Amino acid sequence: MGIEIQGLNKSYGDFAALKDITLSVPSGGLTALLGPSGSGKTTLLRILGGQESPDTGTVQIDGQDVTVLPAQKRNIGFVFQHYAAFKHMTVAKNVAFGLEIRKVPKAQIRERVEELLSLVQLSQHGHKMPSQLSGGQRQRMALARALAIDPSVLLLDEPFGALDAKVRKELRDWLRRLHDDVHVTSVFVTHDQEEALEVADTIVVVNEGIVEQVGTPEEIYDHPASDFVFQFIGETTQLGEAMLRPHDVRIVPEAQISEASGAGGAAGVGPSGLGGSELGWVHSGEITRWNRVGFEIRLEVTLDATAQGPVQPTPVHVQLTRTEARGLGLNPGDRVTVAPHPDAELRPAHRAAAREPALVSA
Ligand SMILES: Nc1ncnc2c1ncn2[C@@H]1O[C@H](COP(=O)(O)OP(=O)(O)OP(=O)(O)O)[C@@H](O)[C@H]1O
Repeated sequence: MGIEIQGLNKSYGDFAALKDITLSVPSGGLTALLGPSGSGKTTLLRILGGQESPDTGTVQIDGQDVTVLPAQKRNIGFVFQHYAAFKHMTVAKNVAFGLEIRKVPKAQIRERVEELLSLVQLSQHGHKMPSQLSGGQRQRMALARALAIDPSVLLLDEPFGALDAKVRKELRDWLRRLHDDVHVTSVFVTHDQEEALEVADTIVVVNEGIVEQVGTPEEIYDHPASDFVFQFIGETTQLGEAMLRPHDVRIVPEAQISEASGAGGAAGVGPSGLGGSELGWVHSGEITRWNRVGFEIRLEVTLDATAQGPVQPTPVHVQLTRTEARGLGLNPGDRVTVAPHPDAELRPAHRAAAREPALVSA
């Protein structure tokens, strides 16, 4: 049944942190609350956890109205960015804590702790003190402790926020795999788009206290419901009057176009074959930056000035794989022609800050 949130409002003084939030969190899924700093993610998570109460609205967990139920009665596991471990207790004791205060029989506790330590790959570390663990291991211990009580919901607030990029990435993959095994309804807060896109089954994009969009990572990335979501999730660039994704810019060396035109304008190569659109029509320019990032090439193309002045003040960002760049025979400094891919999702650049969906077909 998951979590059902209805008409939630929360203000601090006259500042509205959450504005009429209605949301279903699917049972057994891994749901990301994603949004910029100050958008209300933590406030929403704290209301789910019972650390904060809403001004109006209700929260149901698995069909039970928990709006006024105290945190300790909600059967929720928590993992925070800075996990407050009991420093004087071993890792195993930390994991056992929730079970001991619930007076679970000792033999059962021992068995469950072993099972959990194995689940989070810390079986060899149960006897250690938390200070002897790495940051990543400590967050895994936190997760084992949160899962010990068999929670109906697991809430994670930027659980990997304090770790370095490599450990973060490892823990992300690990959380995804763990969740595939455990299937507890989980909600995690992040401001990291990549983290949400990689890990979550469902992403809830929050902005200025409202829900902008709920969807799978693919839906959110490929079909953003608002200009905010379009710009917040993934990179964008401007081409003429259009905003689009850098990998949706098609690029062809000018030399190839003139050759092709000389030979009678081979289909798909000439400017018309580039598939321009009303908004982002074909432009000429020069590759002024060339960066390799992993298997990708990220380019900047500075568009030619016209008699009326510069076409646009900022360079166009283009993203392609190394294989594509090689196939096109592109090199730094080349003169090129750029246009939107025919399937690209384009949005008018001047409306970038507007909230209403503004889909324009290419
Ligand atoms: N106890 C409080 N008193 C006053 N204002 C608060 C309080 N808690 C949160 N706020 C305000 O509510 C807004 C939302 O805060 P919240 O912590 O939910 O944002 P967030 O999206 O989690 O941001 P971050 O990613 O920076 O943690 C912020 O503007 C914050 O300053």
